[in-house]
Amino acid sequence: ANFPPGPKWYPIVGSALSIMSARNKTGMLCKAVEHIASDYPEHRGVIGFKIGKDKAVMAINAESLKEMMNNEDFDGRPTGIFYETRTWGLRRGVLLTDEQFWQEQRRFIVRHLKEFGFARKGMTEIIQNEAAQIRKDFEELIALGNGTALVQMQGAFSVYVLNTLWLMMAGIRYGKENNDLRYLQSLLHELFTNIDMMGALFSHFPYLRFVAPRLSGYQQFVEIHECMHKFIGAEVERHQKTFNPNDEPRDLMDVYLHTLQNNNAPSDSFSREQLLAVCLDMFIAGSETTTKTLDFSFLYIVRNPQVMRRIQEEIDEIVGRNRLPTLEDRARQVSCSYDTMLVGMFRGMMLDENLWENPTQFNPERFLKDGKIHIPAQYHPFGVGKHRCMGELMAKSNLFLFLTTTLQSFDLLLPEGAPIPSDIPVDGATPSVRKYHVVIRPR
Ligand code: HEM
Repeated sequence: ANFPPGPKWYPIVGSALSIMSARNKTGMLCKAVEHIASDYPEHRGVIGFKIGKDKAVMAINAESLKEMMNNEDFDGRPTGIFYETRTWGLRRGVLLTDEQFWQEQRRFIVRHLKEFGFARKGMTEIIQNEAAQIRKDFEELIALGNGTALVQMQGAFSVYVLNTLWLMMAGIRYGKENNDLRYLQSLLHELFTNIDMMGALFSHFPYLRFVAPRLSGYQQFVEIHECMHKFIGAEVERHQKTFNPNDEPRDLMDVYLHTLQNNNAPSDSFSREQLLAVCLDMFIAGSETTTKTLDFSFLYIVRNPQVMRRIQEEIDEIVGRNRLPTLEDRARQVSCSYDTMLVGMFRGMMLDENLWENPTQFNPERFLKDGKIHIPAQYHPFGVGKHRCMGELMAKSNLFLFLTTTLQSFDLLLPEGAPIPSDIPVDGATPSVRKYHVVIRPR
């Protein structure tokens, strides 16, 4: 009763075929949903589907999305093999847990990450150093290329972005040539292209994991998670071996291990596997998101060179060229445990034609009013409510410093004769830019 309007359900597949066909037509799940919703003008911001065994209700405009994120009834997170296969068949981590378990873990992580600078001054310094490293690495490439460097931009900042979080999580800074990390990030990228916000083929049709483990995405899902467990597990082990309980903890891993060793964990939600799952979640949440946002920022800038010039003029005016940008410069610049899954479609908020003028046009000036930054009330890319993003401040600091530090010193140009790179994203749980090259040269 009262299930929102949406495409017809057929036995076994539910409405999967309508979604698949709209997705093939539009290229992206969120565009497919938008397309389907236009057939149901009575939808009032929510539409419903059934894919295999999963019922899903999707909030598709700013009003319904905000209501969904603010309503504590919806603070639960889904159950099922997709969510638990990631963590040894158990419900672990912080991204996909709920109730008291999630509250305790979220509180612990935020509180102790702050001891290492998270959302504080220490984090700013870490990000500034990493931005300086980006400049140094580009300069080295330019010197090698006799004045310019050809750089593949998709994912170009992923290691630097991860470093800013991993220094606080695990006390580690990876070099850009670290092959293990590059491999892991490419696996993660592949995974995020093959799943979406509603899950994967094997989660909607669980028996497919036995009859078609590869086709249903199950085998790849398990293999990629095994690689990630191995990579992160090795770091936890190294911490365990080198941690001296009489010394100050070096990072969040130390604090967590210390809590476990001393048997003074606040509750039984703390365990070694939970530490691993938290690291896995932070690794995913902290790198995929910011990296892809930076990727799109640079893509739009390369496609709109006049915007690059405007940004550079502003950097010259406010920062000059004799020092690197700092965050202070920014101020001067302009579960559901029930069976239906509830999915928020941010596209409906971020690209709603009723709320934004020409929503798909790249126009950074839409965030200015009378020469000052003006954030419209409907703009919530980090969510709202209790699950709102933990890393908003970190992500924004990364985006600002990586972008300004790069554009302060370099021009990014399309190689001669190269077509303008497409801004049609590769779909996935988080959409990404397609691979393209730019020539980077000093200004
Ligand atoms: C541009 C970058 C980012 C964007 C757009 C973004 C967006 C979001 C959004 C919309 C949510 C809420 C999801 C929900 O309601 O369930 C979220 C949750 C979360 N984010 Fe981010 N995020 C970004 C960067 C980061 C970073 C850098 C970190 C790491 C520190 C991070 C850690 C998390 C965590 C742990 C959660 C889950 C919170 C919870 O369920 O309690 N995010 N993010």
